[in-house]
Amino acid sequence: MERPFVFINSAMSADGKISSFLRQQVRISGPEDMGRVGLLRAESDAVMVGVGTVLADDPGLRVKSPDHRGMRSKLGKPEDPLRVVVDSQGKTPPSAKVLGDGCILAVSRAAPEERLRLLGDRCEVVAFGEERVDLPELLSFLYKRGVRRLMVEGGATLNWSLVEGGLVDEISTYIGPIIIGGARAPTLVDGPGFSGGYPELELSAAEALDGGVLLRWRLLR
Ligand SMILES: NC(=O)c1ccc[n+]([C@@H]2O[C@H](COP(=O)([O-])OP(=O)(O)OC[C@H]3O[C@@H](n4cnc5c(N)ncnc54)[C@H](O)[C@@H]3O)[C@@H](O)[C@H]2O)c1
Ligand SMILES: Nc1nc(=O)c(N)c(NC[C@H](O)[C@H](O)[C@H](O)COP(=O)(O)O)[nH]1
Repeated sequence: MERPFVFINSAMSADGKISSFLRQQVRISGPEDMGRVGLLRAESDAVMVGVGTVLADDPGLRVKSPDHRGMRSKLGKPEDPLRVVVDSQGKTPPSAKVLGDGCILAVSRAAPEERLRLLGDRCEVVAFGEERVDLPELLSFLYKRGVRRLMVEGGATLNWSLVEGGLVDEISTYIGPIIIGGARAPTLVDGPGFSGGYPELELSAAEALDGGVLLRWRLLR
């Protein structure tokens, strides 16, 4: 199957949490890391999140800096990368900031008709899989739409499904100088977890940033 290069970018606390036990957003990154996230978006053809992240954070997922916008237009790319939401049941609120032109809502064939009608006015809605979004099918669809570089901005459940499916090439984690705690607080990769055959990583970069550390890992097959 042909698919884009897939990388996860996430910020986590020193204890590995990406938000609090209330699933509310916690500002982990400082300005330098947020600038880096902006550049990563600008360099990507599409940015993807799970609906849990839309419900918790209401991200816009657009390129904000005029320099980054200029960089894209020089390369003949649209102002913003495509925005993709993985949302099997169509639970994204019609007021979500991510919606609008350039947004693809990936649903399953089990998504309720009335949700699809409501959301169909706000973005392109495409179904993959029966009960749950079939991620390999979605990635192959994005590849056919010209997406070669896909940035995944979480959350914990989508990260799990992608890693478990062997669909991730690289993971960048910014580890910030903060402790969030909580056995039920989301971590970088949640889901049921592995009990063997743990995916192995190779460290490709490490640098001090914003009082924390940025790590880049390559997934080994
Ligand atoms: N610190 C960070 O960098 C960062 C980044 C993003 C999100 N977050 C946090 O993560 C939390 C959200 O994570 P989450 O795990 O609740 O939600 P998520 O964003 O991972 O979305 C998961 C949902 O996507 C849907 N889905 C559809 N098909 C799927 C599939 N094949 N595999 C997996 N999911 C599929 C399901 O409804 C599932 O519940 C929030 O608290 C948010 O603040 C933190
Ligand atoms: N890199 C990063 N550092 C953090 O400290 C943090 N809490 C997030 N969380 C990811 C989350 O989904 C954010 O809400 C979007 O990065 C916001 O995206 P917008 O600015 O709305 O486009 N991401």
